[in-house]
Amino acid sequence: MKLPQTFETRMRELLGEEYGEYEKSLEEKHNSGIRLNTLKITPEEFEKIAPFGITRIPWIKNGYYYEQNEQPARHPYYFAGLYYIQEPSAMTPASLLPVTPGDKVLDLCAAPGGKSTELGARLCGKGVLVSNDISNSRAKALLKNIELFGIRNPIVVSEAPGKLVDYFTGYFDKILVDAPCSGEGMFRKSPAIMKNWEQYGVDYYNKLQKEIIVQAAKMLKPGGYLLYSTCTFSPEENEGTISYLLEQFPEFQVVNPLADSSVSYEGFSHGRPEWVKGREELKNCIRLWPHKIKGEGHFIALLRKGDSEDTPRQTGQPESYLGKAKLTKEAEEFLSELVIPFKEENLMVKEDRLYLLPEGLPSLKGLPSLKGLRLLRQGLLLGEMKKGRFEPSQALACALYKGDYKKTIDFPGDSPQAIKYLKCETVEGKSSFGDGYHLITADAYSLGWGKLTGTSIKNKYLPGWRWM
Ligand SMILES: C[S@@+](CC[C@H](N)C(=O)[O-])C[C@H]1O[C@@H](n2cnc3c(N)ncnc32)[C@H](O)[C@@H]1O
Repeated sequence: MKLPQTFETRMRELLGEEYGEYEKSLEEKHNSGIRLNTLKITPEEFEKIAPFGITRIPWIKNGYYYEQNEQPARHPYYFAGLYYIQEPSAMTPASLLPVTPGDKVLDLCAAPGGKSTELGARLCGKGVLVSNDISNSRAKALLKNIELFGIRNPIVVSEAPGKLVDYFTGYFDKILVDAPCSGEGMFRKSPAIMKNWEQYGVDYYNKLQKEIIVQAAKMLKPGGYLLYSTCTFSPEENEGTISYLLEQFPEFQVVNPLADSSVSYEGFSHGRPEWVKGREELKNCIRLWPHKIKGEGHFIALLRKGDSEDTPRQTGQPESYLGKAKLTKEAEEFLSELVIPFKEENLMVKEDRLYLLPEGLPSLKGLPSLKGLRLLRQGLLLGEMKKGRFEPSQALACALYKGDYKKTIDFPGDSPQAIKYLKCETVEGKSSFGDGYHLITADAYSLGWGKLTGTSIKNKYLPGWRWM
């Protein structure tokens, strides 16, 4: 592979004797993987039904390699949100942020959602996941992936990090910053990235990374964890950014993220403080190299915030988001059949759309509490109240996990009917519940809604998501 000359010279200097192995690895095939959605399926369950050949990724509990001739995006299980297609080393950052259900989590550079979907799955619907990306178009792809995964407690926003600080100072328990970077770890998978590298270079991204990480630091609670990651190798963008953060915020400490000994971390390398004349604690950072693991390469730093002077904002919750809006009779009937546990005071109506909000949102600027932010989604969209009827949303269908809803019409996962349904065509089906809305499932995993009349199912699958 022909590398940019300045990059090659630099890597030779940095890697010394190891450079030959690194260079050789670039001639090998890149690795492809899927990461399971643990909200919907366990690794043991998936291994029994996997429709293509998979092998476990040693350091990711719910991650698998698949062969490059497979097409995992062309199976109803993909449309059921059972897995996310992701480069194996890119699975590592979210797996090493110690998220527990109930946490308030921020993913600051989140699109298209490769890390947010895992963080959301680990929250198990409890707490809040705020997923942000400065690019509005990329944030739309992020929203789709969050909804497809069936995450019940999301806020999806598209803002500059500095603006979020006005709302969320000292608010989050855990923050992930998967920073924009020069992408040196992507050269093998997408050689076109080399052009971008030559055009912008390391310094452009490093400046951006420093700006972003400083804003992230302000939004973290004392005692909270911040995970910083990139898919590049340059010392400036990695240990360099972390050194900068440690200088600006002395209350931060770099900690060792590999506390979980049940997973094999063979092939992981430590951070290189000597490359930036930085502190010894930078050794706790992790470097993934394509010549040491079956993955493209990544950098990861986990930091803990100690005590600080920041005063967290008041994070009370308004009594009821419903305000003066009333639920229609049809919406009430539909909600009475839902198994999702929720409190009525967390329901919100906006322009006839009904949302279920995560608990514990900051109440800062009156109702709705996040007014002024470019929000793509606030909570789980349940459906729309139209004259005389309630239309459940695609997001709600995805957030109903196996066995969660009674009125279903199930097709075998590999059947033509499942694919016809996903192509938005009319399909035939039967139900003991009579006519009306049914959840259409593939091997009991939800795909979307259909309205049954006799034996004909009117297709309610979201047209923009259809199988092409
Ligand atoms: C490495 S990508 C994120 C990938 C994502 N975490 C995933 O796993 O799917 C970096 C993202 O940062 C976003 N970005 C660039 N500048 C930003 C900024 N100043 N604030 C927030 N996000 C930014 C880009 O739009 C891009 O989507």
